Amino acid sequence: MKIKICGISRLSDLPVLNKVHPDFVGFVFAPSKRQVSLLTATRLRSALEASIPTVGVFVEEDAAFIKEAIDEHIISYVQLHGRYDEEKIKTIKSYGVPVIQALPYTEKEVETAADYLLFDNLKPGSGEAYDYTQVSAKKPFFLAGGINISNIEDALKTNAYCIDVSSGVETEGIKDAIKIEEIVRRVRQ
Ligand SMILES: O=C(O)c1ccccc1NCC(=O)[C@H](O)[C@H](O)COP(=O)(O)O
Repeated sequence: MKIKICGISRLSDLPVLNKVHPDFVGFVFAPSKRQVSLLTATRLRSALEASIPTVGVFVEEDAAFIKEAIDEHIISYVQLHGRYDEEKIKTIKSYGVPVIQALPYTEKEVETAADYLLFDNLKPGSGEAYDYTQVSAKKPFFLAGGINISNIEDALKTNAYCIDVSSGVETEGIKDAIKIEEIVRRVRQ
């Protein structure tokens, strides 16, 4: 199973990421305590090892803004939260990147042009856990929402393509290098 570390916003988080090499790193462009600007994300992308793919996280963002982040080579995957919009998914795919459609875990798998689904908490990025074992889908999916080292075993029992962690690798709202290293190693055991 793969692992994505989401909500990276500080250059000081990069040494541990370059060391443990998660499968994906996420930048949140939506309003959030983890929100980054295009300029900050450009700096983070430059300091991150080139072979680690970056995911841009957006909530009902204009396609033009998303295209800018792709064209500037800041992100190579697009994660869409909020209202489901098939036309927008097709438009973003035409920019040449895979699209991840986020859904609340309470929803059933949808027919979608997106390449991946992402099942999340009702409040994305809140760190609140739920029963991961009830989630399954035919399409490859990311599993997100309150995953941490204490409940990772349940997440690993699912058929998720990738585990997605943000709050669970933070201490007092700041990314914690020890927690990042610990959870990446556990997923790869
Ligand atoms: O992380 C945020 O603050 C956020 C805000 C708005 C939309 C999406 C957001 N995060 C998306 C993610 O991929 C998170 O990593 C995922 O929801 C898991 O978060 P957590 O429950 O904190 O582990």
